[in-house]
Amino acid sequence: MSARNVVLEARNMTRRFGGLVAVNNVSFDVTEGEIFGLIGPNGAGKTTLFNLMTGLTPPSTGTLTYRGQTVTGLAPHRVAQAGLSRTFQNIRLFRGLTALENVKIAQHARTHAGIWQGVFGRARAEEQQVERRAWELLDLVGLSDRAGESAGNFSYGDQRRLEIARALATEPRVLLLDEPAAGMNTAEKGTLTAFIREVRDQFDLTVLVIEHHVPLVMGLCDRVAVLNFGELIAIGDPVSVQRDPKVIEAYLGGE
Ligand SMILES: Nc1ncnc2c1ncn2[C@@H]1O[C@H](COP(=O)(O)OP(=O)(O)OP(=O)(O)O)[C@@H](O)[C@H]1O
Repeated sequence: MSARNVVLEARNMTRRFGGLVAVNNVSFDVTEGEIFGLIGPNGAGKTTLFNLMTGLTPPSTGTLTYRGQTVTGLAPHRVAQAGLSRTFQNIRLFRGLTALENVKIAQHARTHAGIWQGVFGRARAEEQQVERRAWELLDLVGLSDRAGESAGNFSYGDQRRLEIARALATEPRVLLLDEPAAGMNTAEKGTLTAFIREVRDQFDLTVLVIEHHVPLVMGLCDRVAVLNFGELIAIGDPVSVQRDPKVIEAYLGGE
């Protein structure tokens, strides 16, 4: 892996909320093509760190660069255009729209079809391309036979898959998944590792994943970083991280 390029460099990232330091001076690198896990007890700062990385929350101090370009300070849609796309712990689909519509809307950021084109009609060729691509993405996540159903009717597992299809619609280079297994049943969790790897391989992605389900993280990730009270207390391969006394203490002491 050492021969591969570093694509993300987080440097001294800190976020304070009043007196609380939710993310405290966190630095790490992510290498092209790896699946990088982020774990830690409840309230450790994982989602805040994702929010800092994707422009939802500005850092108090620190920077994130993607292939040498500073992305901290950019608005979320600019971060997405730079190549970083994410899913959310609390699913953010348009529940009243169909699966197909949800994916098509997500592609707008990429096709530059703004509101006026939406009103007056996009170029037909572009519309066909958007439609075709949406079907391909639904097919990839195993939902093409339910393309016309409202997203709100889907199980948690299917909604999470649809969210991934939406995130892929912006043609990211880096995919950030916030608790993809949350709400999934055992069978859905069982297929998630293979699914995420397949998506990584097919789209040539780098993947960051926040996950509470430790066996899933350990089986999925090339490297794992552990946050506790906002601080990065360990980083490395899953086996050594799991054996790290600081990590054991954080989990046993915290939950
Ligand atoms: N907007 C905010 N305002 C104030 N405090 C916040 C805000 N967002 C997060 N926090 C606090 O920052 C800390 C880290 O929260 P965060 O949600 O990042 O943790 P987490 O590791 O993702 O937790 P979980 O595993 O429970 O989702 C918590 O104490 C939380 O209450």
